[in-house]
Amino acid sequence: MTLARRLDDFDEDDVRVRPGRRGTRPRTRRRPAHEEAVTGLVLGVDRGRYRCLVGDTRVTAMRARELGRKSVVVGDRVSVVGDISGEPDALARIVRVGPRSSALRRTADDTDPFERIIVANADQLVIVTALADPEPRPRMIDRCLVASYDAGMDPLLCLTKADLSPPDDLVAAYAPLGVPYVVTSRDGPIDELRGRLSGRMSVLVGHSGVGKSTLVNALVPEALRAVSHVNPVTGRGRHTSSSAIALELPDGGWIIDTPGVRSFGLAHVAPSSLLGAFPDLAEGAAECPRACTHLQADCALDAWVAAGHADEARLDSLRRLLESREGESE
Ligand SMILES: Nc1nc2c(ncn2[C@@H]2O[C@H](COP(=O)(O)OP(=O)(O)OP(=O)(O)O)[C@@H](O)[C@H]2O)c(=O)[nH]1
Ligand SMILES: [Zn+2]
Repeated sequence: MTLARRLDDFDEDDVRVRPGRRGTRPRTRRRPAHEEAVTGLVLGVDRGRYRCLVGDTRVTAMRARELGRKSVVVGDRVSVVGDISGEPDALARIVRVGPRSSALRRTADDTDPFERIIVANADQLVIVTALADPEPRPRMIDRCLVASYDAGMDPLLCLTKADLSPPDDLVAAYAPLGVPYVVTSRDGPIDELRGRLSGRMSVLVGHSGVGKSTLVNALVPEALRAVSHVNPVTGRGRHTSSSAIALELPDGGWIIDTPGVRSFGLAHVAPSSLLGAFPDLAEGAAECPRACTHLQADCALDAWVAAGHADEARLDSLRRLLESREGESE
């Protein structure tokens, strides 16, 4: 466990306040109403400090003790009290976390055995894949698709480096899933991508070298400094931070860059939740044995497809995604 990780995990809640002498306090503390609280959007998290956008002001906040063990992540809508001046030393407090419309989990790893939510409330997952250099990794794409369906986010394939290799094969492979895609190339236009991102909150994921930073720089010109020098959210160099960061798009909307996030936690994803992304198959699954994995021999979906109710390629895709949940992440 690295020091950075430990500092990350250390927050207000770890400071246990000793209870007063018996009888001096009511057993149940009354939660303050915080009527003066204002709403903020969490843009970045760094060592127990939360960068929040409150109105037009960027405010640094810490967790209030009353949050208990509830996590606060990038994309969360939070209630903030205290010093929201945005002055360099000002520190506000997050007293409430709003309900989440979506939650993206990263995978458990050696340093942390728990799958943790890394981004909340995003509505689109942009899977950045190079068409060459590095070669596309279909398994990685499949896992990202599962993560997006499970998180309640729309997937978007962003195929980069089309100047090196044509997109046709990859596009054909994902056609049965109906996943929307955009194609980019060196110094080519990114208007289509811009259009897809406009007004939405999108998370960008991709392996090292696929051109994610290049895209982020093109989309958010101010981020250029962020990548090569200092991160505007954390104030530190990019390499020292592996947490997600929200960047505002000039035309409205947000992109959330996830440096260091290589894969997603999929162990909790039930077949039924994935089936939700396949409405044409979901009805046929009513005939399946109880707790069907849809990978087993007596799965009713084969008959459903044989009867012409759905396309075989769709069932193949569903099964490929179900299988991609298994095993190690890449
Ligand atoms: N030919 C070609 N090269 C590209 C394209 N986009 C990015 N590159 C190059 O690919 C390399 C990697 O790009 P980055 O933007 O740093 O990739 P990244 O995904 O952010 O990688 P990390 O920073 O390691 O996470 C750089 O040399 C880019 O110049 C493209 O569309 N075509
Ligand atoms: Zn089944």
